[in-house]
Amino acid sequence: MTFTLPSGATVPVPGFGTGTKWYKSGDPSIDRNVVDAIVSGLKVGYRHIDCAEVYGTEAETGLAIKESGIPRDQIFVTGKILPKIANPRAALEETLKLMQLDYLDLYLIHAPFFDEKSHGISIEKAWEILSELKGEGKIRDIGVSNFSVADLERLKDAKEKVAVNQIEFNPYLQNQTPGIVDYCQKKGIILEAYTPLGPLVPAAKGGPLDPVVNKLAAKYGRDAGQIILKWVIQRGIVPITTSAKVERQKTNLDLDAFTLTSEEVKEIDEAGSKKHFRSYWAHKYIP
Ligand SMILES: NC(=O)C1=CN([C@@H]2O[C@H](COP(=O)(O)OP(=O)(O)OC[C@H]3O[C@@H](n4cnc5c(N)ncnc54)[C@H](O)[C@@H]3O)[C@@H](O)[C@H]2O)C=CC1
Ligand SMILES: O=CCc1c[nH]c2ccccc12
Repeated sequence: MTFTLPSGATVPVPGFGTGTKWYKSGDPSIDRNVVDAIVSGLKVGYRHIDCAEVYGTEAETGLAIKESGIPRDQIFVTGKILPKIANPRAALEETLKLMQLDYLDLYLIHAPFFDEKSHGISIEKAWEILSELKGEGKIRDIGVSNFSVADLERLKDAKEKVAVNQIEFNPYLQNQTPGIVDYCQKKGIILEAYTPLGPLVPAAKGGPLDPVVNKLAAKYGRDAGQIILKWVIQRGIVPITTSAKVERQKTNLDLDAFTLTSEEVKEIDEAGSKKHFRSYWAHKYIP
């Protein structure tokens, strides 16, 4: 399955995240462990790095890209803006400087939880400025993250189309907000799934998904993570995972040699629908 953006660029699947485990916002020192983990990810074959201003890992990401020796144009780099949304041009310049890059492949508004009052800018105005930056060639595609249908509707008449909406998505959270997957897929907005392996964390284990995933893992000779990631891809969504462990980096990437049947995809849909599990932003959304 390929995922093509309005610029014509293809999104490599899965993406390699630099948030969650390594979040160190406000600390400018270089974390060598993070650089090494990203270099390892690139060396085992990831070509899509997901970063954000708020993670504090932009410098590590840039350094890892340099150290990997992989040409810049072979790596798809995503950045995200927030909280420095009041001045998107300055935020992007800082991000590019920290990453030692002259363009981003994808730049996302990290969340819709801001307005004129809280951050000095509206979603519509921020989008207009991101569109200008895209026109100047500093960003290849622009998108959003954590947006609901109502948030996306605010941009429906904008000149630049929303290319991507990155949301939390897993079998226990098939609708981050009501109707979001159908809406994005009908409008041609590429969905990316963060925390796709949420059902495997101890807080979510023991639910109705486990027997289905374990059965399919045995059938295909794969692990539970691979089954869930393949399900995400077959639902037409780009998964993004994070791991410092080279073995897990490899297994999470090794998804091409098997395909779930449409009945198996449905079986995961149905088992997953019996439980709700969300890792992020629970206070912002109705369950
Ligand atoms: N746009 C947004 O608001 C957000 C974006 N992100 C991005 O998405 C990336 C991925 O997010 P994660 O939460 O790290 O997703 P993930 O799905 O890789 O990890 C979720 C949990 O599953 C565990 N795990 C991973 N592989 C496993 C396996 N094979 N078996 C058992 N457990 C496993 C991890 O240790 C982690 O606790 C982040 O690094 C960041 O780049 C993450 C959170 C929010
Ligand atoms: O990407 C991870 C979620 C996250 C953690 N802190 C912030 C601040 C602003 C937007 C998203 C996030």
